[in-house]
Amino acid sequence: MKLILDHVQKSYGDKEVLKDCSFTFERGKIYGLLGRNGSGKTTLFNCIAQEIDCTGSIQIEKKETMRNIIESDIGYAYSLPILPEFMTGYEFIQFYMDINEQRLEKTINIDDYFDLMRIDEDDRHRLIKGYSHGMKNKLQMLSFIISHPDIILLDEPLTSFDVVVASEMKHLLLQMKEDHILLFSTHVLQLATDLCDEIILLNNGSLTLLDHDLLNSPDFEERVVEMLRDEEHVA
Ligand SMILES: Nc1ncnc2c1ncn2[C@@H]1O[C@H](COP(=O)(O)OP(=O)(O)OP(=O)(O)O)[C@@H](O)[C@H]1O
Repeated sequence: MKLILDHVQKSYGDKEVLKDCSFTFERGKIYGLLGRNGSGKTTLFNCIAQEIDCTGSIQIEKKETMRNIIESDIGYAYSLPILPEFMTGYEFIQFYMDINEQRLEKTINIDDYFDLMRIDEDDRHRLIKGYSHGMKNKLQMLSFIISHPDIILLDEPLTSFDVVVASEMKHLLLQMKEDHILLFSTHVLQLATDLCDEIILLNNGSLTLLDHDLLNSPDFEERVVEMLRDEEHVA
C-alpha cells in the first residue's frame, strides 16, 4: 500500500503555503514531518484528509490499483482531539464499535480496548468533557484501532502525554505501523529520531526526505536547524 502525493499545492488567498509537494509514503513505515511554525504541516494533513481543497493529486495504491483518496482511508488525530464531550468514554467507544462492526476483531470486547489503552474502569464511565488532554488523545487513538484506517495522520501527538503514557503510545504506534502508513508532525527532534523510519522536512512549501546517514549522525539536530532556518514564510 502506498500514499502518493503528486504536485500538491495549496494557497490561502495570495499566500502560497504548499508550493509543490510530491512524495510517496509506504505501508510499514512511520514518517516524521518536521517544519517550522507556519510551514504548512497542518495544511498538508488537512489536504490529505480531504478537509480542505488543494490542487495536484492525492492517491492511494492498494493491490496495484490506484484511486483518489477518500475520507475513510484516513484516521486523523488532531493535536486537540474533537470528541463528543457529552458522552462517556464507554458510550463513545461502544458507538464507534457499532458503526465499525464489520471491521472489528470478533474476539476483542469493549473492555479489552480500554485495557489496551490503560484507561481505568472508573474513567471509562466518566463524561469525555472531564477527560484530560492525554486521555482524550488515548480515546482518539482507540478509535483508530477500532476503525482501522489505512493511513493515520497525527498532528503533534504524544506531546500531551506524560512520560509513561508517551512510552506506551510509542510502542502502540510501532505495533500499528506494520499494516498502516503512519505520518506524524512534531517539533520534538528526539521523538522523530526515536520513532520514525523516515524524516521529511516541509520547507518553503515542498517536501524533502532526509538522508538516513544524517539521521544517525551526531550533528543531526544542527543540520536540521540549518536546513529549516532559511524558511521563507513562517508564521
Ligand atoms: N484557514 C486559513 N486561512 C488563511 N491562512 C491560513 C489558514 N490556515 C492556515 N493558514 C496559514 O497558513 C500557514 C501554514 O499554517 P499551518 O497551520 O499549516 O502551519 P503548521 O506548520 O502546522 O504550523 P505550526 O507548527 O505552528 O502548528 C500559516 O501562515 C497560517 O497562518
